[in-house]
Parts: sequence; C-alpha cells; structure tokens
Amino acid sequence: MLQPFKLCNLVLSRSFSGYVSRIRYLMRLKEDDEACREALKSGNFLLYHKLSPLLRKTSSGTYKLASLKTSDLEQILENVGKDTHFVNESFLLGCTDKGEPQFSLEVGDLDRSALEKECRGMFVDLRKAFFMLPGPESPLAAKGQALLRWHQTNCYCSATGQPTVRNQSGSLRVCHSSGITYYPKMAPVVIVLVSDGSRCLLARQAMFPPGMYSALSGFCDMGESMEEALHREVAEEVGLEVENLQYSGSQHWPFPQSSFMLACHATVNPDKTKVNIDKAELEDARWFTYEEISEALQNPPRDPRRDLPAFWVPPSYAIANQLIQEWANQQQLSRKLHGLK
Ligand SMILES: NC(=O)C1=CN([C@@H]2O[C@H](COP(=O)(O)OP(=O)(O)OC[C@H]3O[C@@H](n4cnc5c(N)ncnc54)[C@H](O)[C@@H]3O)[C@@H](O)[C@H]2O)C=CC1
Ligand SMILES: [Mg+2]
Repeated sequence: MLQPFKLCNLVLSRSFSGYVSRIRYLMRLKEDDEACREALKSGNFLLYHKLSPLLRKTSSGTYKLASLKTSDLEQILENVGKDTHFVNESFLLGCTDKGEPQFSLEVGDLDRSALEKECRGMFVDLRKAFFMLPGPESPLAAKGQALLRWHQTNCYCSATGQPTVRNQSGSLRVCHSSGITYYPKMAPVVIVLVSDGSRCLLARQAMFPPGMYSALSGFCDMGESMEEALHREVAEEVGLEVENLQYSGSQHWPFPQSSFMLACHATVNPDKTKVNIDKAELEDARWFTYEEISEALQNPPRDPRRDLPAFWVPPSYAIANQLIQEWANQQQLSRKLHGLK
C-alpha cells in the first residue's frame, strides 16, 4: 500500500500569503514577456560555464552559489568585452523569499578564467557542487542547469526541422512554422530501496565513482504506472520480486536530461534474497547491514574525486540518500524497541 502524499504538509508549512503572492508574480513573469524583461533589470543571476555553476568561497571556508545583481553582471560583461544586452538571454528560475526574481545565464562562450577572476568565484562541475553547496542551494543549481540544457537541446522543431523561438522567461519554445509549443520536460524515473527486514540492497553501475552504491533505479516505460515500473526494474536488474511498496518522496534530478525521481521503499521475502545481477546494467549489487549503512551516512566524502571511502552513498541532496537515511532511522527505532544497540 502506498503511503499518502506528503504534499499537504509542505504547502501548509509555508506562509500562505507570501507564498501565493510569489507564485502569482512568477506566473506573470513566465507568461508576460514585457514584465519578464522589466524583472531582468532587478534580477539575481546564477552563471554557468558550459553548464557548470559559479560558486564562491565564503569567509568561513564553505561554498555557496554566486548570485549576481543586474548592475554587477552588466559591469562584469563589459569588463570581459560582452554586450550588456546579453543579460536578456537569461532564463527565469524562480524568486527569492523577498520576491526578487532569479535567472540562470550560460556564459560558456566567454573566457572562463577571466570571468572567474571578475566574479571572484569558480565554475564547478554540478555533480561535484552537490557535495559542496549547503542543502537548499542544490535544487536551484540543478534547476538552473536543467533549464539551460533543455534550451540548448531544443533549438529545432522535431516535426519541421525549423528553429524554435523562446519566450522571454524561457518557460517554452515555439515553432512558428508548425505552431507546436515545446515545454521543458522531465523523464519519470523510479528509485527504490529494497529491504529484507534487517539489510538493504544497494547497487552500483560501472560509471559510478569508485565505492559509491545507490538504490535501484530505472526509467519508466511508456504506458507504465510507477508501481509497474518499480516491480519491473527490480526484477530486471537484480532478479527479485518486491512487495509492500511505500511512497517516500520525489525530486527533480538534472541528469542525464532531467529526470523526475519517484522514490519508494519496498521489501522482499527474507527467504528469497539471492540477487541475480543484470551485468549489462549493474557492476554489482549487494545487501548492506545497518552498521555499514550508519558508517557510510556518518562519513560522507567531501570531494567525490578524492579520498574516497571503500563504501559510500550519494550526497545528502540525492533522493537515494533520503531513502537510505529513512531506512537507517527505521532500523534504529526497531533496534531500540528490541533492546539492541
Ligand atoms: N537523485 C538520485 O538519488 C538518483 C538519481 N538517479 C538518476 O536516475 C536515472 C535513471 O537511472 P538508471 O538506473 O540509470 O536507469 P535504467 O536502469 O533505466 O538504465 C538506464 C538505461 O535506460 C535506457 N533509457 C530508457 N529510457 C531512457 C530515458 N528517458 N533517458 C535515458 N535513458 C533511458 C538507456 O538505455 C539507459 O542507458 C539516472 O540517469 C540517474 O541520473 C539514479 C539513482 C539515484
Ligand atoms: Mg537502473
């Protein structure tokens, strides 16, 4: 049985009037080109160089997304020899709690080191940035990259081959020849943490960084429900039949071309846990104990390219991490109830 969605809590916990007025403002900016052009004059801009976001080091040695005001961005563009009208090529991302509009801008055609010097920051690969940014900034960095990539790869109409034209906010592209409107897309993906009651099943693909294991995942096929996709993926990848699906949450994930992750827990019969790995998809899949999982959650790597532990799990922003954390919490609780450490 699926658990009830958690969306109601999410909405109720927000300040209603502030939230609604921000959403209505964004709706207007999305649809009204003139209003969006006006908003660009007092915007906050995230810069990306070939899809890598610009980060800045704080005085305490941590990192944050660099957010530039319009006037600062125009000055920087002038300093690197670019027309300030380039600002209009930004895409609308959202607005801050104070109601200030936020935009993303791809600056990959400009000199990277000159920009880094002007901006007092550095462009960092997004996967690496997820390990460096404070929690609430990762979704914004991901959305900024996803929107830029979608526009870069949807410049032509798939029916006519003619160029598509964006609106000012970047919420859509139109082919004036066929009349088709294209909207940014996400591909639905199921992700599931399978448990046998005392252990959980994690897997790794050959392309993962060394030592990283994650929950099982897979793209939904056309016509499939989330539940069908989940049963099929587990059967395909590890040859097991799951039961007791429990919905956990969802997230946008910017890779490979924007996925919409639907995350669940599931169980298998503890007498039927032998995995039969599809080697075309997975390099390895194995059962992990509570002790191994706790250790991995408590010692995340700081940089996914250096000083890697023998076994580690995706960063806290990834919904796989949320599933693993929830499983560990539930194990801890049941151990307490049974008087175990
Ligand atoms: N946020 C998170 O915590 C996690 C996110 N993910 C994301 O989920 C995605 C899917 O997981 P996988 O196990 O790799 O999927 P998967 O098990 O379906 O295998 C990927 C293969 O499926 C095929 N495929 C079918 N539909 C596709 C589509 N719309 N786009 C691309 N390939 C498609 C391709 O042949 C591809 O090589 C990954 O690309 C990854 O970015 C995966 C694990 C954790
Ligand atoms: Mg998979």
